[in-house]
Amino acid sequence: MGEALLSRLIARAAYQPGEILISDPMQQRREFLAQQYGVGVTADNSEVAAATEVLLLAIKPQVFESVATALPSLGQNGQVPVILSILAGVPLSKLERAFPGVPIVRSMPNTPATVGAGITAIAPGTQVQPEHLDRAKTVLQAVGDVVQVPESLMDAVTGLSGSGPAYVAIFIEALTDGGVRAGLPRAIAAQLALQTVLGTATLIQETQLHPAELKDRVTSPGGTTIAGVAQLEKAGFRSACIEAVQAATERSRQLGS
Ligand SMILES: NC(=O)C1=CN([C@@H]2O[C@H](COP(=O)(O)OP(=O)(O)OC[C@H]3O[C@@H](n4cnc5c(N)ncnc54)[C@H](OP(=O)(O)O)[C@@H]3O)[C@@H](O)[C@H]2O)C=CC1
Ligand SMILES: O=C(O)[C@@H]1CCC=N1
Repeated sequence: MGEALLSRLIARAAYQPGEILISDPMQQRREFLAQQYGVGVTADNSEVAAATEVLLLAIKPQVFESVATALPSLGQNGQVPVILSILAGVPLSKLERAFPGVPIVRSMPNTPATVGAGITAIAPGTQVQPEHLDRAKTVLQAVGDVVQVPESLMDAVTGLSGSGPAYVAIFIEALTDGGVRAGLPRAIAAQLALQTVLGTATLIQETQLHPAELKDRVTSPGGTTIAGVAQLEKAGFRSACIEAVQAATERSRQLGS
């Protein structure tokens, strides 16, 4: 996810490569990132503590405690950066305990950020002033839309839009398989499935139609669509989507505790 943000930030010239320093423990990754994006790289997390504007935390929640404990205090050069955390589940209270007095914005982006079509929810911590929030938004708006939510909703955001690209990808893959089963060549089925999802999303976005209204417009009485819809309902598609978001939300809560 860190690379998804990085690639778009550079493509949009939100930051120059020379203004970005990335810490990663794997030499191969460091070499790749330096070569691909022209950014500075280091194996020493304490070097990023010298950040002046934004310190993006893009590690896994499971290693947060060990990484945070090993970091020296921030802002030794007199300028305290905003910490922008994308960690699933890790609450502001835990982040603020690890970095006392530092402005922290908890956020949940998603992978469409890579192509500028992301959506990120943010929740500011107790030390965050409007200019800190602006700095965090500058980063996140370069990769898509930004919405602000109360922190209590961040796990639900994680279950929906954070994890959602995986659900949608599975749906596209499954539609493709359906087409293949119905006799279509795979390449044509994949093109039809992808454009159906993309086109439907664009249609809903541009017309502001309620999804149920759009479904009704496609569904001719006694026709093909209602036969397909009936099968989706029988298989519990709607319920599976609801349960998927719920399970991911629960897992986000667990990761932060
Ligand atoms: N994937 C997604 O769609 C989304 C992920 N997130 C959040 O983003 C974060 C990263 O997830 P994701 O990108 O999927 O996972 P990855 O495993 O791909 O990324 C984790 C990164 O952290 C690096 N890393 C591991 N240990 C350390 C360390 N001690 N110090 C510095 N860097 C370290 C890894 O380096 P290396 O690989 O070289 O070991 C890797 O680059 C998580 O907190 C997740 O909750 C949020 C929104 C969406
Ligand atoms: O699967 C995960 O834990 C991360 C958080 C949201 C999307 N991917």
